[in-house]
Amino acid sequence: MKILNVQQIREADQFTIKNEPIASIDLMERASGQVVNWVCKHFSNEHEIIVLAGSGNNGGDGLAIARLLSNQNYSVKVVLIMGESGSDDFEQNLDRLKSLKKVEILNDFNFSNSNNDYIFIDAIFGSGLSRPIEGDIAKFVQKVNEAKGIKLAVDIPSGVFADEPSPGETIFKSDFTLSFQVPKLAFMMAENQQYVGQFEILNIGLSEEFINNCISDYSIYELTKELKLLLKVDSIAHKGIRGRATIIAGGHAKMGAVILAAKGTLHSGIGLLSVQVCPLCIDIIQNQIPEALILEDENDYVLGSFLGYNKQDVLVFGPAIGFANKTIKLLEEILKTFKGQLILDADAITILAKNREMLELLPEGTILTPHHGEFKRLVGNYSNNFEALMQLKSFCKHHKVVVVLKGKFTAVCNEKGQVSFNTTGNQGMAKGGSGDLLCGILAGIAPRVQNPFETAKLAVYLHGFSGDISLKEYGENYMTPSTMISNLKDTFKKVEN
Ligand SMILES: NC(=O)C1=CN([C@@H]2O[C@H](COP(=O)(O)OP(=O)(O)OC[C@H]3O[C@@H](n4cnc5c(N)ncnc54)[C@H](OP(=O)(O)O)[C@@H]3O)[C@@H](O)[C@H]2O)[C@@H](O)CC1
Ligand SMILES: Nc1ncnc2c1ncn2[C@@H]1O[C@H](COP(=O)(O)OP(=O)(O)O)[C@@H](O)[C@H]1O
Ligand SMILES: [K+]
Repeated sequence: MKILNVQQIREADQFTIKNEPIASIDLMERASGQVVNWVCKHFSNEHEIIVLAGSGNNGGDGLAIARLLSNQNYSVKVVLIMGESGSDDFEQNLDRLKSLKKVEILNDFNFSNSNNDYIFIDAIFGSGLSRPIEGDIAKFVQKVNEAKGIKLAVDIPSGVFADEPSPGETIFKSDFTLSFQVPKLAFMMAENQQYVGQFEILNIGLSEEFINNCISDYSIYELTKELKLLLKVDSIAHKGIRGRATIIAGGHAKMGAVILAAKGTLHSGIGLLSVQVCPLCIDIIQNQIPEALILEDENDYVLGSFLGYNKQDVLVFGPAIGFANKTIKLLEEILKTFKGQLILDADAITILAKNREMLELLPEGTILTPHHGEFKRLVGNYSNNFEALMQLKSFCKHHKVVVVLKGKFTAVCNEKGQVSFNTTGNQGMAKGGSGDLLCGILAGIAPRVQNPFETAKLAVYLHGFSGDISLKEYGENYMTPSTMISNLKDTFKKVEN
């Protein structure tokens, strides 16, 4: 699903009005109708509806929504935040609402009586927001934020800028944001979560032709039939064609990371899995993962032996591996010689950040999987996710690599600076070991997907999906990377069918 900027959305709007053709007021009616359908589906008419309307087209939507909900027998009040004059479609909808004579139109609202059954619909500002909210409007928004009730934003929460950081101190805090046609980039920024809540994209019939022709670096990942087919195992398959993966991670007393990654790889369909281990740790792997072949390192406590990996399709290097000189040398050797798909995580990323000349050795198409702390070591500090995004794009373009920047809405970026956001996954995954499992899944599917960007997007999706199943089954506290491994079963079943 493509993410478009405000300018592109306006153009799509105008194109649709001209070419469908449809009058602007009727497009507003269609958009408002979709919001009303959503509300009717999710909330009964026992809820009291308070529509907060600005004077632009977002306010116009609000007034149409008020009328349509009233027609569905909801009790509705409208608060005109900025008076009675506004955009043409706003004024026309105000006339329609007044002639309905069923909806009380107020200039202010007494919040003291509000309770949890109230639904506040924010139609104050939409994509036309041009500056932070201040003065009386800010005071009003603060009162709504403090009031009891369900909060719902039309198109975008008032005060959130769609394409850039939102500098204002006062921003509407929604439980749900019902956005028109395409998601906004701001929804993908973790700092906006508190305002956006859960977002839903409503199809309002803007021209698909126009949207398909829009150029955008940003999209939300969606599983397609073609992607599912990539994971299909041929009925005459043998282990060789399902790929060979080696995991080089952990070290003495740090075997957890290896085990989680290795299980992830095995359960994601790899044909042959090898694990490089210190001699003292061989028993642990053989007990835990009997399927794994052992590559014995000659060092007792750290991993540092170059064992030649030329038969391997994919190599994971880094989780909990530490920073011993021998380990750094091993990574250097691998960067210089390995021809398959390389996946670098955790300590490998920190090694690159501290030994910057090694960054120039990164083979094209390497997948790096930093969380924000690790990514900042690579590119320097940033203060919001929009800045992080710019750094992400320039890093990937410069080094011709794929970076998986992990967090809420993990961003996967390729060497062209195209960014795909993932929407599976949840807060229960914020536990040590989640990232190790992701490395494992990446390695498990890479040989069959055969393209680093597609591999990364799909692995992140599957990882989050198993996290979502774990959340349902075990809850956000109990779930662990290990429960996610067992839930890979349902994840793959779902994808396979
Ligand atoms: N595109 C589509 O496909 C469709 C779009 N639709 C709807 O249209 C919405 C966009 O409408 P819109 O362009 O009229 O902008 P909107 O946000 O309502 O208000 C702008 C007004 O507010 C003012 N203003 C701005 N910031 C301010 C501030 N901080 N404090 C005070 N004032 C401020 C600004 O003033 P100005 O910046 O010009 O000084 C201007 O007067 C969109 O979100 C969606 O809901 C649907 O109906 C159908 C299909
Ligand atoms: N709040 C969250 N919502 C969604 N996904 C999350 C959240 N917190 C963490 N995750 C996911 O969990 C994983 C954590 O990875 P990482 O920090 O590397 O863990 P570790 O190194 O301890 O294994 C990432 O894939 C990240 O996207
Ligand atoms: K709004």
